[in-house]
Amino acid sequence: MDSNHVERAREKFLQGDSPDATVRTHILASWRRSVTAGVPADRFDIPYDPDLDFDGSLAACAQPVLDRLQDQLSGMAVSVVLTDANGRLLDRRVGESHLRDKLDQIWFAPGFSYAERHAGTNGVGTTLESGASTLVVGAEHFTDRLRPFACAGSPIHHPLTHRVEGILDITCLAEEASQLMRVLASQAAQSIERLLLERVYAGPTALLNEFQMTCARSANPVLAVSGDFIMSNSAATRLPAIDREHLQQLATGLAGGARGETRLLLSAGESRLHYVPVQSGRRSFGVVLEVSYLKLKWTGGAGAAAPAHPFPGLAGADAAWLDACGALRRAAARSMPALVLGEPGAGKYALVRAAHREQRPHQRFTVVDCAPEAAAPWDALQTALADADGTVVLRHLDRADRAVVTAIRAAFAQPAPSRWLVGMVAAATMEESIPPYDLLDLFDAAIAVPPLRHRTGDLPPLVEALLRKLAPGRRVGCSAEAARLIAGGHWPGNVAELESVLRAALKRRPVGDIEAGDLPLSFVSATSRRRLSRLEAAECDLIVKTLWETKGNRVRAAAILGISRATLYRRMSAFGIEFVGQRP
Ligand SMILES: Nc1ncnc2c1ncn2[C@@H]1O[C@H](COP(=O)(O)OP(=O)(O)OP(=O)(O)O)[C@@H](O)[C@H]1O
Repeated sequence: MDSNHVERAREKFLQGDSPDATVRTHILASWRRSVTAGVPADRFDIPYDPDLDFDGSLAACAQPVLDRLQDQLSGMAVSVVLTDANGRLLDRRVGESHLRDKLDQIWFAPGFSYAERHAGTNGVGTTLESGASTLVVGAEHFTDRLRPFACAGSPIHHPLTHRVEGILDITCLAEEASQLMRVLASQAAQSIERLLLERVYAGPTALLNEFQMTCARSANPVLAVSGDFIMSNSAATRLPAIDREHLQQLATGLAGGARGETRLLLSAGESRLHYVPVQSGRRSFGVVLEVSYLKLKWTGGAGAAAPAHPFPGLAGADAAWLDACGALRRAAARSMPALVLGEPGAGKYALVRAAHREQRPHQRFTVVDCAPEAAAPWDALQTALADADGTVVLRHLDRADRAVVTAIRAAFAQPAPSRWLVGMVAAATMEESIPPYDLLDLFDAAIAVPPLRHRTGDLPPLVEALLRKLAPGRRVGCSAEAARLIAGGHWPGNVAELESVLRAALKRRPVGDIEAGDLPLSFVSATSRRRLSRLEAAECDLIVKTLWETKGNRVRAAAILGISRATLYRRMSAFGIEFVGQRP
């Protein structure tokens, strides 16, 4: 269209006259938006941000395309510009210095924003607003300062979400404008979209390649983990849920580092973990894990296990809990020496006792409490040895002192194939600092009992079972509000803590429905259920444990943790910990 017509139409529009039919509809719509946004036509004032992501994924993908265009346009009065999704310039290439000076004068340079609400109608901002390629020539620009130019913008879409990621813009002087600019801009935008797509698939492809290579040379369990995404070979699908969760958490800490090997204890025994972090460009994308077993071996093989079912009298149907039930049942039936691991109060003893009752009802059940304060571990040890086919439970093995460890080693030096030896460790993982580490060769299987906070779905049946046990024959239950508070608890003391909370509540309300006010609130109400990183989870657990030990005294807890009270409050609020301890 004749530029003089547009010039006159723009003058009329700026004086408030009715829209002129000679102006292209989308340009007129943009002028109106510019007026509504309060953009002055006679002044030019756009924001500058020096802290943009100039090296982000869009800029990185666009770089080869911009380099190529720069070569092709060398010596020509044309510039190519990349902006982010807010119209802020990330990169600018200019073919010739005269144009570069002119563009500098209108701040068409990295860091400045050409969003329509700042710069009025222009190839960048108007393309962002309309979502379609746009050519803006001379007087079609809303502000006076941009009238000497012509610019064609084309949106760059994310290949999967289809959201606009940025704009590719070609600019020259108005008298040299051509429709070809639009074609060129849109071809360049498509090339960038293709590179974005390659980048999106680069991570998964690299992870898949590493996974397939590992599976090809190994029959061991192999997992590829990237955030919440997991790929497993068939051996890994047979790992108990608790092991898979443990490995997934470990993977978070291993991604981004160097490849390597470490030892860890899984349900089937002490294991070696071989890990290969996978990169995508400069970003870490995930990690491939391969598990091989070392010292302890689950002779039945996890895959050979019958579907797990709970023990009579014990509540819970969570997969990890049922895995533990199944593993203990098999160990009891075959008199396989087993090490049972789990946080204090998680239900280790209850499980072992139930497995013995079900599988070995006619054998003697002897408990040797290895804690230093225990009355007479020596007597119990003698009793245990009297029977060659009894069940011997070494409780609190993690707290055994050197003398007890030596006595245990001597006592069980002679194999007794019909005896069922069970060691219990009140910890979620086996650390080398724990005394029974030296006794690991006594056991053939390790069984993990999951903490209560990892199986919150089991809370309702557990509450019901515990209420039945604590108030036999009485009609007792929980109100909806009390149940909600219980469901939100962190339960650092696990089932034992739940039991003591219900016991306290029953003192206040011996029959009927327990109300929220009856609960001693010796639990944590976690409002935030977001997934914590491994480090955060460890920090959260430490805070909860310390508060639990100090009965909710935050001054003492802060002192023990070596942090200020303000920091403790801040961390509690970040983790959604509302309360731990005894309410008055
Ligand atoms: N699934 C369950 N159903 C019903 N009651 C349970 C269940 N699990 C645990 N309990 C009860 O919770 C309490 C604590 O369990 P238990 O003593 O077995 O824990 P633990 O892991 O052996 O603790 P610690 O390591 O401190 O010795 C016991 O009274 C037990 O009967």
